[in-house]
Amino acid sequence: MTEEADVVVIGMGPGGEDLAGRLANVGLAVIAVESRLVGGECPYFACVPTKMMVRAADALGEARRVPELAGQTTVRPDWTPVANRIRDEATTGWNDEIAVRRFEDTGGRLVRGVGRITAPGEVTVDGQVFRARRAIVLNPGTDPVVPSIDGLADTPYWTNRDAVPATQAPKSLLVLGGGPVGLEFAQVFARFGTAVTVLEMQPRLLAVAEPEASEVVTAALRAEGIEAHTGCAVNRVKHDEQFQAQLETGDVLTAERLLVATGRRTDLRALGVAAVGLDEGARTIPVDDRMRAADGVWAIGDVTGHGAFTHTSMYQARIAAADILGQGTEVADYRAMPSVIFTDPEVATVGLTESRARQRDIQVRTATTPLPSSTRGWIHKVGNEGIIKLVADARRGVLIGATVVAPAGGEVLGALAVAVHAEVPVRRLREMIFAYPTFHRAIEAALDELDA
Ligand SMILES: Cc1cc2nc3c(=O)[nH]c(=O)nc-3n(C[C@H](O)[C@H](O)[C@H](O)COP(=O)(O)OP(=O)(O)OC[C@H]3O[C@@H](n4cnc5c(N)ncnc54)[C@H](O)[C@@H]3O)c2cc1C
Ligand SMILES: NC(=O)c1ccc[n+]([C@@H]2O[C@H](COP(=O)([O-])OP(=O)(O)OC[C@H]3O[C@@H](n4cnc5c(N)ncnc54)[C@H](O)[C@@H]3O)[C@@H](O)[C@H]2O)c1
Repeated sequence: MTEEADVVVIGMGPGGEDLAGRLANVGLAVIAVESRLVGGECPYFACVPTKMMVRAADALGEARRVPELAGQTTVRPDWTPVANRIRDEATTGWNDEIAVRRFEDTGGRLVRGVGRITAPGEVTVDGQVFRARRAIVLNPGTDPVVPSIDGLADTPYWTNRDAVPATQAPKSLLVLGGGPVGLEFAQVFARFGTAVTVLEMQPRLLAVAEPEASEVVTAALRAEGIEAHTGCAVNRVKHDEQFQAQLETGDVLTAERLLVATGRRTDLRALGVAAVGLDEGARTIPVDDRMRAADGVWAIGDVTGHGAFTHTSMYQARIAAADILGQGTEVADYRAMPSVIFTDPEVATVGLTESRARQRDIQVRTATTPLPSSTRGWIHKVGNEGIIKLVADARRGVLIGATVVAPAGGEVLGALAVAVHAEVPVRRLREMIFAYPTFHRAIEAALDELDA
């Protein structure tokens, strides 16, 4: 029997959940299809539990800084409170009952299973056909990429979905991939006593960040005892009692666990996008500035390729929901897309990096100021590593990008995100009063540098 609704949502990630609830709340008949957990990757295997890990690891990191500032401490890390907090507070035992109830209370209907577009306006879940009168919305998210390294597939490697539920910190860990996922986990486990080695194939860690940011973070991680190999290819992986990773150089590294953190992938073929004329071999679904992907089809979240962040997914959900309701006045504008990598120091970015700006033939001016020599950085002392880098469009006299590497760098970024978003003229920023002695006051030094 075919069932009809106004809107069928495939995938209840942060954006899908938000959009489905918004539309059901205003009286549309909404069917949401979810194959795993309502809420998606973020609350169960990504942002939320990993930031609980980071919070705990940062407490250990700060405690270890006490001898340089305030006397003596003895730090004996214990993973149990972290594992318990993730199980009980973050994920309620990887159970989505609360999220399901929240959605059903809006009047929406949840269907468990894998959804596939089988014709325009038609979604099939385990043989049951649903017709969407107004919209199909795709929010399928991504899965971890597992590189085709000889032997790897036959080993009990971890991805983020295994590392988050870990009940103890491993004795040793090889991390494949030096991007945000790899580095956040690397530092967390290292601070809990795990001997961590990061293997990154690009010439530097955080290869898409500003090189100055990579440099500071790499030095900070190495200073904590994390081994980082860059420009490094793994040829073969074996597992008996331990993991063994053979590098191109012939060296063999061993560890109790191996975490694959080499990026994310989509499977558009499985989603059946060809049925609505979309390229099923593509890596992302192209959308216009109202998230329209095809006639009667909207896509939101990681799958659109506009930044794999929860805030992207939720931003796009708001715009798509308004468009579906015919009330869309807002169009997507990604110029001031922020992101924060929660290492210590945090790496916070908004807008364009210098190299991205140059690729666009913008007349670029940049300025970089070191944080340790700012008043607050000097007072902070141990743990004060960082920089602020500004990227300006010299012709227009506005900032188009910024990177903050600092303790609480994500919070410092707020001011610069406003500047990029609202295109505040640089000369107007120069007239601001920056509170003394804050980390964000270093923005003033960077602006001075930009003027010089
Ligand atoms: C370890 C880690 C840490 C991260 N930390 C942060 C962070 O601190 N801040 C941040 O902003 N971002 C972070 N991210 C990224 C963030 O998790 C994602 O950007 C976010 O989850 C948004 O994804 P999404 O909305 O595209 O969908 P997802 O959250 O991936 O959810 C998609 C849902 O769709 C379901 N689904 C897929 N296909 C189908 C189908 N055919 N039928 C039915 N259901 C389907 C899936 O089961 C899933 O539940 C992190 C990612 C990782 C891996
Ligand atoms: N705090 C945050 O906002 C946050 C945190 C984690 C993840 N995320 C999001 O999740 C997405 C995925 O993150 P990620 O770190 O998995 O992916 P990524 O693509 O950002 O980084 C993966 C890294 O692995 C390297 N790599 C790939 N294959 C390799 C191999 N065979 N050997 C060694 N290195 C290899 C790549 O060169 C790259 O540097 C990111 O795009 C990010 O937006 C966000």
